[in-house]
Amino acid sequence: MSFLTVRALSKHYGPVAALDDVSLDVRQGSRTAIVGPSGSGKSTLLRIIAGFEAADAGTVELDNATLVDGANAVPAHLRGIGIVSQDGALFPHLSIADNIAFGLDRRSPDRKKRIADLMALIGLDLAMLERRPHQLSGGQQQRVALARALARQPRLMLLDEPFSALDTGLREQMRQAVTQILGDAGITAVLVTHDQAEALSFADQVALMRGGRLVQRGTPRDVYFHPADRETALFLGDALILPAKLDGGTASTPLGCFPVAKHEPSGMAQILLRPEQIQLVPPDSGQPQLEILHAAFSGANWTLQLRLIDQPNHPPLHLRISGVDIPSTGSHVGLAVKGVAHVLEEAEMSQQQ
Ligand SMILES: Nc1ncnc2c1ncn2[C@@H]1O[C@H](COP(=O)(O)OP(=O)(O)OP(=O)(O)O)[C@@H](O)[C@H]1O
Repeated sequence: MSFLTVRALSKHYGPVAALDDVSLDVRQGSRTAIVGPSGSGKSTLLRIIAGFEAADAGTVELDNATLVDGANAVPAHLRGIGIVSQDGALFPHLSIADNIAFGLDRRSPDRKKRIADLMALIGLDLAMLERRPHQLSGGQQQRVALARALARQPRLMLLDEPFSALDTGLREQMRQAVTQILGDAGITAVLVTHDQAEALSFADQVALMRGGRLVQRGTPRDVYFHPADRETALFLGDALILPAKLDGGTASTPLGCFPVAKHEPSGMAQILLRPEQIQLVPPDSGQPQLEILHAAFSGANWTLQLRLIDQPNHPPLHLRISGVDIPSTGSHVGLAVKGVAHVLEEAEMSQQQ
């Protein structure tokens, strides 16, 4: 059953449709990531749910109570919703203790204990309580922002790119910590991010936005391996997209024959392969041969530029794969595929990446 229910939400800024008929269901205790390119409407959706922005039309319900019905809206401070933004937005003139306590009742006898409990929850030393925000690192400040939002015991936590100002290592660490904290507290969370890896690893539901519309939602595996269209596929990660002739569960492509789901109808289509499905194999495997034109090393991955040997007019292919033993430039290789290739809906016959 849906805990947060968004129905037919629309919002225009002059001629710009920031949100166009967006509907979304979020289960209680779950984590949803709203992902999409810049300007796709993610923050507008979050701000309307939070109560910082008015909708033109549509409804938002939380736990069966109506928060938004067209232009009628419950004020933000009465919604029981916590929000953590990109910069944490801590009060610079207040100590860490006072920042966290901002959401607590001043007269509450267990105020000190609540602050200490929240500090323990976010993994910060009590010695930091008297510091000001600028005396903490970026990651520590984000933890305090989370504690301040948790202090109000929100029914729903909205996270608006909360990790984007942090560097890669810390970002991963914070994401895991926040996921754990929210999970332990059983708080329903909605994260807005333009980082697809963050969305896929944080959420149990991913909602993909483009041009003010919600174009797909599903589990991380669903949206990644079965994207609704080419744009979604490429937004969510690297992909090799190839023209194919489908017949009886096999796709014949310029790179060879690969399996697709048996129920796929015969005919011309485009298929999608994720890099993790692709293996370089020795060139005598019966598949078309490729020549490695260039191999660029970038740590965990290699980006290969490949040429189809018996199709000189075919544009070069780009493939990012991991591995320690990449054949050298000039070598000939074949491709093998693990699992099935995904068939994209569009019939358009353009080529790769
Ligand atoms: N206050 C505003 N006035 C006018 N236009 C706005 C306003 N807020 C947002 N927009 C426009 O609405 C569209 C959606 O913006 P929004 O901030 O929701 O996108 P976003 O997906 O969150 O982008 P980003 O990832 O860059 O933050 C954009 O075209 C943006 O320019």
